[in-house]
Amino acid sequence: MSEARIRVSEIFGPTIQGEGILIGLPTIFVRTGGCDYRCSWCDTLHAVDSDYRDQWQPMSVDEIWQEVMRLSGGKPLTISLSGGNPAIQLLGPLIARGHAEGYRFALETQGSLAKEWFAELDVLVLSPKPPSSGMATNWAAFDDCLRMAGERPQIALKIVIFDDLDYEYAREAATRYSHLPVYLQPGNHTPPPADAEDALVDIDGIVERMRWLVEKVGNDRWFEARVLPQLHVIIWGNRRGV
Ligand SMILES: C[S@@+](CC[C@H](N)C(=O)[O-])C[C@H]1O[C@@H](n2cnc3c(N)ncnc32)[C@H](O)[C@@H]1O
Ligand SMILES: Nc1nc2[nH]cc(C(=O)O)c2c(=O)[nH]1
Ligand code: SF4
Ligand SMILES: [Mg+2]
Repeated sequence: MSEARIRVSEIFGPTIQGEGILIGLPTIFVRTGGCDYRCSWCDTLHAVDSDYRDQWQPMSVDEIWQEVMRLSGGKPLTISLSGGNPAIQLLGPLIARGHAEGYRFALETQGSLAKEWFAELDVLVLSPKPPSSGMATNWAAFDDCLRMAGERPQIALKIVIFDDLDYEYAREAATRYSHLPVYLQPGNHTPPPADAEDALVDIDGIVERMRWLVEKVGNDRWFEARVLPQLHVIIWGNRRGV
């Protein structure tokens, strides 16, 4: 039987993790192609829009691993599996391969699809989508993700905020999952179009939203929340592959 292949949009790094619980940590990204969502403000459309599917390469675990080894020089580090929705793919064998060589795996997903291999992860970042995305959250599917993950992975919520409604959504999610750390991320209202390698970004606008968010969290005495911008966007703007 031929080995299952993984649809890969891009593999890049080492860079630093720019978001959430692992922010600042040297990381290699394996970005898969395809998503069951289509958020209005998605900043990674080249891995979502099916018009770009001919750029998503079906790769074997061996091929992906060869590239990870080349980029990391064979020294173990954290690999972030992102997308698109990486939960669409069969990533268990890739995780097993990396673990055997001392690498760690984090997964970024919106929590719409639960997979058994979540239990093998080191870090699971669940990023449910607020109203401004135009997507509706299936909380039963989200609960399945937590169930599948079990005890091994560290789990965190990361919620993008554009406006008051998004903020209220985040408050409710944090109440529902009060045992999980929550990271609030100001939305980038100037995400790149799918065909742009490096589109202009309105950093001042993002920083303004960041200030608004910090103030709101303080006023509400929401002292468990962590508020973080997308560090890679501040450093490199909308550039791809960083
Ligand atoms: C591109 S997504 C890929 C993984 C998965 N589909 C998800 O949404 O969690 C990675 C992270 O980027 C966030 N993101 C996407 N577009 C954004 C934007 N315009 N501003 C801020 N964060 C954004 C998502 O919410 C998610 O937390
Ligand atoms: N540096 C960096 N950090 C990130 N954190 C989440 C990312 C993603 O697109 O999933 C991302 C990304 O694309 N680059
Ligand atoms: S779920 Fe993630 S990858 Fe999919 S459209 Fe939304 S932000 Fe983009
Ligand atoms: Mg990104």
